[in-house]
Amino acid sequence: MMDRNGLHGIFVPVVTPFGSDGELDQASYANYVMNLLSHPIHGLVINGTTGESPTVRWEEVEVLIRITRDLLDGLHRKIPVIVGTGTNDTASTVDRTEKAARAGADAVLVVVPYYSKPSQEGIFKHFQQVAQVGISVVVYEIPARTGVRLNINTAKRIMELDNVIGIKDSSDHLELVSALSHVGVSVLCGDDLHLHDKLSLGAAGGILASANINTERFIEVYAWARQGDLIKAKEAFDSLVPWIQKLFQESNPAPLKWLLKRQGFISSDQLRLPMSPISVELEDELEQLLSL
Ligand SMILES: O=C(O)C1=N[C@H](C(=O)O)C[C@H](O)C1
Repeated sequence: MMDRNGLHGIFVPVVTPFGSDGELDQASYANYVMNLLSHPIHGLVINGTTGESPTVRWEEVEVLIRITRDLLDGLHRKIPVIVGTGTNDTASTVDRTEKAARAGADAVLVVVPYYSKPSQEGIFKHFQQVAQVGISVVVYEIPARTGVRLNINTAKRIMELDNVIGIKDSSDHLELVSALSHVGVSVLCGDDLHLHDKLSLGAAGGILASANINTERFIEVYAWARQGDLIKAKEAFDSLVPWIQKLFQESNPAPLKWLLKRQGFISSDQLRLPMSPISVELEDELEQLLSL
């Protein structure tokens, strides 16, 4: 079980590699995660947005958890593994959360229920039921994808629930981090371009797709901010901005998968529909960035 103190630093949300047949590519996944673990990252997130959670089957998530656990055990490395279990159906989210706990997750990442547009009270009750499972819960606010926004008061109520240890804030505004980090809540930035802003306002770190690339530079940004040197943190962060912009120019994780394949970490940049490969224009722009 993780507690609030464990929820800090740079967490890398992993992609789910598929072969050209569209099936889970376990060998690529192991190779790619081994490389991530060569960096001093603070944690991993399986089956997040970057992991294409909408199209990954639960049995596949359990395979990813097992491979990740085996790699960590083999390296005698102890970093938290957070697993995405959120759906827009409370009962199925509770079921996945129970399964993730049994499969070896340290915490679960639970997205604000999307599509249905629940009331704030409905959102609160969703998290109340999930928190009763007993495993640590990280709330995931990403209004651009869910179509619903978590109000600050609702967020504060959810943060008071037993087992809720913090929030991943992928909103593109600063209100949530300002309101929550000042009352001792661990807020992880999930909106890569706002990393420096959110660290400056007290965020405890980030869950950042773009930290799959230039991983150590992201850790440097976090370390400077934690030491209170926001100028050094900004200098390091500025060098990451062109990468972040390109990685989000088309829907995450398509550009990231293309880059990971280009760098030899995974064997294919295959996505599952409706996600589709990046444009030829973006491929050229990424090649240019790689050549600098
Ligand atoms: O998978 C994640 O976790 C993240 N998802 C966000 C998104 O794809 O919109 C971005 C963030 O970097 C991490």
